[in-house]
Amino acid sequence: MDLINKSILFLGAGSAAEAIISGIIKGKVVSNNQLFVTNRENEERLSYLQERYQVICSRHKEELISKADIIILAMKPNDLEKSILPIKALFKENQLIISILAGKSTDKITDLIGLPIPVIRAMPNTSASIGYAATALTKGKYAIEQHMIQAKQLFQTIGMTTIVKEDDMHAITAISGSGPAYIYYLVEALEKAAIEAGLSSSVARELITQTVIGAGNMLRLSGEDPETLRQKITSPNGTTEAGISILENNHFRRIVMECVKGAKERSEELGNGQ
Ligand SMILES: NC(=O)C1=CN([C@@H]2O[C@H](COP(=O)(O)OP(=O)(O)OC[C@H]3O[C@@H](n4cnc5c(N)ncnc54)[C@H](OP(=O)(O)O)[C@@H]3O)[C@@H](O)[C@H]2O)C=CC1
Ligand SMILES: O=C(O)[C@@H]1CCC=N1
Repeated sequence: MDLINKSILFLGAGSAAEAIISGIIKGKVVSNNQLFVTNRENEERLSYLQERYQVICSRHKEELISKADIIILAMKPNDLEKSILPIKALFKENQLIISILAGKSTDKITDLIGLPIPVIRAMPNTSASIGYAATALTKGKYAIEQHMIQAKQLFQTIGMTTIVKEDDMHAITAISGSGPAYIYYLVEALEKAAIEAGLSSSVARELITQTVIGAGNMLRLSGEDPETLRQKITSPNGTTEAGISILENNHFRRIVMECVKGAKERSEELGNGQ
């Protein structure tokens, strides 16, 4: 079961779909004319995606679904039912459904479609657009190993993949699905602080971006854990110690724990249709 010659349909054309489409095209495993995209009503968005990525965009769901080997669900979790119910009769058991929706279980999707159709649940992130996604994958009850191999192949074109238990998906959504946003939020705060400390925004942006890239690569390539890496920077009575003591006094770790807990709970709520 190779991806070559497989037609892949995106039901949903928002930022997550675009990040994945962009990454898949750069990965060159699947060609543009194997990628179909549709959405609810936003024609302008489809025209943009068609022009930018040369993918096939259309509002004719019936035709697109009948041609698709793999259908990627990429609408908001709370739009799942409204999206699927009117078109459920179009799905076939030999198609593979891949859902990237936060919170929604594979059982929920199978039940909605009402067929013993294979479903793989994936949680990627927007770094997919440059081939740096971290994607967790889990299979539903009708998916077999071959479906997982296919999903893995697809998501490996946009970054790294890992296979997990479905129970872990809420936590993963809170960590690596939402994770890039936490990093960007930190960078926004660092930039603001840099400007307040007298740097120009361009110098601040350049230095902070490289600092984040450097730290990420150190985590991956140095073989050392984050605590050791941090300690190597923290000279006794130096600047880092002064900065980190303020993070500690303001309960930075506790705030991060609460952030992840809040995101995980929201994923659970979305799963329950809240
Ligand atoms: N953004 C992210 O970083 C990540 C998001 N996800 C998941 O991806 C999903 C999409 O998120 P995101 O891209 O941010 O959301 P967006 O709001 O950007 O996009 C949602 C898309 O779904 C479309 N849609 C709505 N109803 C239907 C329908 N009935 N049929 C087909 N398409 C429909 C919308 O179309 P229209 O504009 O016409 O209404 C829109 O294109 C979510 O479930 C989210 O949990 C997962 C990982 C990361
Ligand atoms: O914010 C969200 O709900 C989605 C899921 C993971 C990232 N974005």
